[in-house]
Amino acid sequence: NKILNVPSIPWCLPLLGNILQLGDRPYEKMLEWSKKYGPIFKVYIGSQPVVVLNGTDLIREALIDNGESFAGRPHLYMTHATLKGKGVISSPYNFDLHEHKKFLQTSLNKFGRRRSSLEINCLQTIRETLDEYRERIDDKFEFTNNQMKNSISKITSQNVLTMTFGTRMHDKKNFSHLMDLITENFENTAVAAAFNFLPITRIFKAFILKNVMKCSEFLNNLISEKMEEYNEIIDQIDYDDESEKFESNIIECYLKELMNNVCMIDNKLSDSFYTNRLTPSYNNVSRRLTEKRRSSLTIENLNRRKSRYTSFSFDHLSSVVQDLFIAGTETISTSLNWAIIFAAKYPCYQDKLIEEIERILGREKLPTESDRQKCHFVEAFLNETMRMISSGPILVPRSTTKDLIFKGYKLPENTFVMVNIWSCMRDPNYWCDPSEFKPERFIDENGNFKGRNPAMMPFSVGNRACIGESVARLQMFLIFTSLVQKFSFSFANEQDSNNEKLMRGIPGVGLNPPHIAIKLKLR
Ligand code: HEM
Repeated sequence: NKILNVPSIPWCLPLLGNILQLGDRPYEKMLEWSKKYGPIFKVYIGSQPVVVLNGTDLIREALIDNGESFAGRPHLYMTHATLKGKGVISSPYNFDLHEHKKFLQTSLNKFGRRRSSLEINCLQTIRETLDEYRERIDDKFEFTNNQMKNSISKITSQNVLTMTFGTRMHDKKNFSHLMDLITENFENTAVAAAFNFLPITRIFKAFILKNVMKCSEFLNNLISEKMEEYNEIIDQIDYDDESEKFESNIIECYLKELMNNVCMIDNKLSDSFYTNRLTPSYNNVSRRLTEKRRSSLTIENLNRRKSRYTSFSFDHLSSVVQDLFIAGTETISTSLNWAIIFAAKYPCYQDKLIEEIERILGREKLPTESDRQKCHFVEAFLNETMRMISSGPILVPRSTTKDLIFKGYKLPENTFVMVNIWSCMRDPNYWCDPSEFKPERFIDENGNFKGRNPAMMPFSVGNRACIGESVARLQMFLIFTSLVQKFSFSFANEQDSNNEKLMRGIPGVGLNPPHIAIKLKLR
């Protein structure tokens, strides 16, 4: 054990380490331990030593001031089996990651900006959802939190589909199959976390891997259909054209960069050829596109074609698309599901929400991005929801990218690090009454939204921060405002409202809302 002088938790069990003490809410236990042992300490999860970071000041110092040193991802057993360290989320901190984050950030900004395809698509799906609710509404119209989350996930998944493929999925059966696969993928990821720490659990690997692969195969088939379309139009593409022609979705943008990527001709060409994605159609079409690119290159255009991204490959493309579905659907629907639960729990805040929404939008007009700056209380309410539940209370695992001395402790390269972001959202140095739900903490004396608090980092900060923050915030605003404008929410079972244990949620990959029923009433 080379993590030399970081304080440890006094005792741990052989094989299990501190797993039993950490329990099913490790972020709460870590916060408790930080008060006793200091903000940085070491635990054993199984036989894996893990350095835990707590508290706003320490976490900001690590993720911002020492951003590069803490920007690695440990080699996680399952994600490496499926994503192979490609794409973004599970990628080690390297040049490929840097290029892919830059590319995605630019693309998401493009599709997420005002009156964009994202907004138009999102509003269209919201309209359909509202109609569906209206059709079912009667005095007993209740939703379990799972049904509520599923119906919001449908909106967020159609949004990711539009940004990625340029169109929603209209076939209901196919779409509901995709939704099931995404949910299963999430559940399996939680189970697969054990593979990293308890090697014995790897006897289930084949079973879990088969399930996870179903989702990636489904997505690969969708990508290969899109690549076939691209193959048809490829002769019309002028790579010197700087306009956004043939760039109406992420796949098109990616392929345009990839096909223009002359730096890959020699040694790296094999990389784009090589795919191990277990989908024959994906492999076939990527092979054909690679051939086409090779034959289209001449001495003249070789010099003209400038490559902006040199690391792009078909393997990366497949992982990037999976990343978007993993990171961009359930995260938003979980946060919104919580927002609805808080609206039901606090009718006084629900009244304030509706007062603001009616004042700014009236009863009929659906919200748009430009209304966001005016809806200060809605913004405050959504931020307070994210603060309270911090849907990923511990960040995606990090690792150190080099040997370093941090706060006097020696951390060698590849130290496994867990960042307890929950401790920032509950940090009494930055929040008054941190465990109380108080949206007004985000409102200044003039009634305007004030977002700036260094401890508020639901999307993380620094080199591995979320790239979907702006599209996530836009969708949250559009969906939540539309729902509150049309319906009031209350607990179907009134006792649930005072059940503090229920309100702590159910831990999983994120912090899931409790199993309760919500009653909807048309306003
Ligand atoms: C409410 C919604 C969301 C929340 C709370 C959220 C939060 C986070 C957090 C905490 C991380 C981990 C960063 C770290 O390790 O420091 C992350 C990473 C990431 N998120 Fe999000 N996210 C949301 C929505 C989205 C959306 C909509 C997208 C894309 C469409 C997205 C794409 C990503 C990607 C690609 C990463 C990996 C970044 C990296 O490894 O460098 N997220 N997100």
